[in-house]
Amino acid sequence: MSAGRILVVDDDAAIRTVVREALRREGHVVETAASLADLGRVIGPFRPDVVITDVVLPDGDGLDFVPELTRRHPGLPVIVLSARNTLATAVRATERGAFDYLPKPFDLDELGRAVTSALAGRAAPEEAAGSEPQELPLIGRSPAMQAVYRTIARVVATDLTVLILGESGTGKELVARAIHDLGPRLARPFVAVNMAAIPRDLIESELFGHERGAFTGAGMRSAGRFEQAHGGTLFLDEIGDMPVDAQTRLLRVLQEGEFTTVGGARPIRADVRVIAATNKDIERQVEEGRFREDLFYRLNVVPIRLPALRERGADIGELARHFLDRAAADGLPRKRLDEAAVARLARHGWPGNVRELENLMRRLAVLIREEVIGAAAIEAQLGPQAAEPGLAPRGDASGLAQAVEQHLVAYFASFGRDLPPDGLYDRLLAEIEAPLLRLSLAAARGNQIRAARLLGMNRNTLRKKLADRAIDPSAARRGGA
Ligand SMILES: Nc1ncnc2c1ncn2[C@@H]1O[C@H](COP(=O)(O)OP(=O)(O)OP(=O)(O)O)[C@@H](O)[C@H]1O
Repeated sequence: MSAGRILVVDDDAAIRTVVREALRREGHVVETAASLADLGRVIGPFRPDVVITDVVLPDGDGLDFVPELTRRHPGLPVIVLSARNTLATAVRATERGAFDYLPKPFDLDELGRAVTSALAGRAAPEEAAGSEPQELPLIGRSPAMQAVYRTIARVVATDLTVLILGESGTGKELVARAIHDLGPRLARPFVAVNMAAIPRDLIESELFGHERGAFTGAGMRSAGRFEQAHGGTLFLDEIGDMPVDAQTRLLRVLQEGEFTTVGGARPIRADVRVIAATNKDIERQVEEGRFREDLFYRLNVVPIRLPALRERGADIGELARHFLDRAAADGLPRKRLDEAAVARLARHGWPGNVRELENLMRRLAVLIREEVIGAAAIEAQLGPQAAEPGLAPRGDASGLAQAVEQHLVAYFASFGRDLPPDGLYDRLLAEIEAPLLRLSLAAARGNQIRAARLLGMNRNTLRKKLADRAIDPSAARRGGA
């Protein structure tokens, strides 16, 4: 490994010392600076090969200084360290032309590797002139997510094909959108297609469009998703569900950069950035011959593996609070979580990942009457009975019936050999009716006509029931149920 001259800029003396000693042990010559002014004084005489700088410095922003630094010292690689571990910082670092970005706390080995590749003169990431990126909806600062942010930051300015892998609900579509929104195609369309949701025999016409009369039922010419996404990004979700003949056609389009519509002859140029995603084990599908190996390699140019929520427990509190804020912004009652509640959330397995957490937070926002949600409320939702995997899959009312049945079993069991008090039927319906009305109203944002339709009852019946149960319908709109 080649040794170099490294200038470390950080206002924290402890960090300067740790980094200096670690790099000296690897044979580098190290100088340090505590501020931008210091950096300006030292850099001339020291002539570093690499600068490592913190972002927040007493006299300015180290990241904002990177373009100036590289203007004065062309080709000088700058490695940025930052404690603000958001996607926006990673992207800003790339945009300012930083050679690499390491979130704090960093690993000294990782820093050593970054210095080695900076010295080896590996091409720095492309510089993208651009405006300040907006803070993105990707929440979480765990190491696993930081690795994701760094990859996103590297690919936004390019047209490289990205393959996003991860369990259902881990945020694959959100990542695809972030890549689109941060890149030069922002002003052009982002078109998402879910391969699992299209009937097999319609996939090709859905993707590439068809000419008038191309097949039975093809009345008029129709533009496909590739055409709709022209100049923008095409997000192919659940790519593992694509039938093999459509895979062949997709591969050809990716290789040739043009396609023909079903029934058409004239090739159409495809100026589309493709991002694909799957929650399947696609490498296994390749091994089993269910997914074309050549297409896999063509899509897998830059893989992004999204961690399951259980692998990033450190993010759960921030995510949960974010979803409660969002629920409040949508007009649901504003709620907070206490620390014990967050600890209880962190112990859950989250088979449905971030989506499951988001749904739980929305549910709690309406179900819990107190302003602060405690561990007991979480336990009631995630407890041994509720946490049965697959108990209530999304939108499956039979799952709901099972959950209710389990509660009833527990209710009867709680009386031992005795029977519950008489009049159970009416009491039970009365118990269920109030939360059902409140939740439906909240889901319909306080719109009684919509809530009545959701419930499948007449609006006057709903109004009467609300009055009987003393439920204030405007509370769902105000968010103060
Ligand atoms: N890091 C994150 N920060 C904030 N919200 C997130 C994050 N990840 C996921 N979400 C939210 O979780 C939900 C599920 O995310 P998304 O639809 O992107 O998942 P997915 O992996 O594409 O799921 P599927 O495989 O089922 O299509 C969305 O509402 C999304 O906004």
